[in-house]
Amino acid sequence: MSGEKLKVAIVGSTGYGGVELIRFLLGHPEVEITSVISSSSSGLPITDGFPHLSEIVLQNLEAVDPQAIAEKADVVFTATPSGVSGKLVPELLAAGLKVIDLSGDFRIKDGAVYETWYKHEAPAAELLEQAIYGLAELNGDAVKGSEFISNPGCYPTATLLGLIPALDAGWIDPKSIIIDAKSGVSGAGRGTSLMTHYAEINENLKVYKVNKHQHIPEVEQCLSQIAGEPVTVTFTTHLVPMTRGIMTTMYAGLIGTHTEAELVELYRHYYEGRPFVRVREAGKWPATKEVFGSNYCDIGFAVDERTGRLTIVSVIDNVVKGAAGQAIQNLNLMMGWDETTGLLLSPVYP
Ligand SMILES: NC(=O)C1=CN([C@@H]2O[C@H](COP(=O)(O)OP(=O)(O)OC[C@H]3O[C@@H](n4cnc5c(N)ncnc54)[C@H](OP(=O)(O)O)[C@@H]3O)[C@@H](O)[C@H]2O)C=CC1
Ligand SMILES: CC(=O)N[C@@H](CCC(=O)OP(=O)(O)O)C(=O)O
Repeated sequence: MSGEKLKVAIVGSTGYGGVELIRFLLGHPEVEITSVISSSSSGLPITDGFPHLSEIVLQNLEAVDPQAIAEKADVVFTATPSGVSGKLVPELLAAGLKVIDLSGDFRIKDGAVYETWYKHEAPAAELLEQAIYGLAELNGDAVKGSEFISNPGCYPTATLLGLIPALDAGWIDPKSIIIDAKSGVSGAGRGTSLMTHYAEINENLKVYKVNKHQHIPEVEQCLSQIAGEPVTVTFTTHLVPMTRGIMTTMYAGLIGTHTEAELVELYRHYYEGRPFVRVREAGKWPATKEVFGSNYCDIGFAVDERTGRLTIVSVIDNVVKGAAGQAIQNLNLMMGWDETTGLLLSPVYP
């Protein structure tokens, strides 16, 4: 590979987020993957766990050693669990690396709020302050030229992209927001558990973490900034027997009278120049399969004149726009490249 390419490393490359980073970065024209890193399998070929990468990724997994990573790479993605990232990222930053972290550890600006929901000790306040919340469509300008990105959560990405334009315009009542969210099982990572065991989730639909989900404060933090007042939401998550995909169905009371055509215009205007958000025509609903394997977020809505409520539906692929794809979108913005570089894959269909 050319020596002019940006050198990147991936910690957590044996997880679903990490291996999806590898898939997209292999096709990225400006990037070279210098290290794939694992805390449990260093020295082994990555193809032991992921035979689909045979003859494609030739490197062996390397140990987690911030200095050694910094000697080979300029940027590191940490696709590591919450609690792990919080301890590792400060060492990677101290070693001089730019960091894009996929975990929830640096998204919540108030450490006490983080500790309430995540049940871990919060990272140092100055690091929480330094981390740029990388919802690219909202904070793209702040991401440009930054050195440390906290990539948004999967559910918050779908939720926030669906709600922000209407909230920002003052067209919905911030006190009325209800979010009904559903995810495929890859959202829970590669580790096995009874929750995602085939016999437990196949032909089943489960509700979980009701009023306790760790993404609630992330959604509320961002919506509060947009609304200019504290916003609380009802946010309920469900596990669906599919591999990838998130659908969030959101309900809010409309302020004033707005037609579906006006909403389409509002959303298309808000996301003008943001290539990964696709707003459906009035009356057309997106489905998870229509974004599968891609970095798109598709949004549709309907106005219920009878109840005065707006229904918004937003879909993403949790592993792409909800994790690895958005992380690469942030890398592109960070480096001053076109934000679509390496990401313009069509969804896999059917
Ligand atoms: N899956 C998804 O849809 C999304 C995931 N995320 C977030 O991205 C992160 C990764 O998620 P995902 O890939 O699904 O999770 P996985 O459980 O699939 O992978 C986690 C990875 O972290 C590595 N790891 C575990 N402990 C350590 C440690 N102490 N030091 C270094 N590496 C460690 C594991 O590999 P090894 O044991 O080999 O080191 C593994 O590769 C998480 O924070 C998750 O919340 C965010 C949005 C969506
Ligand atoms: C289906 C499923 O289990 N999804 C996970 C998403 C976890 C995640 O992405 O965690 P952080 O963003 O907080 O790091 C969950 O609901 O907890």
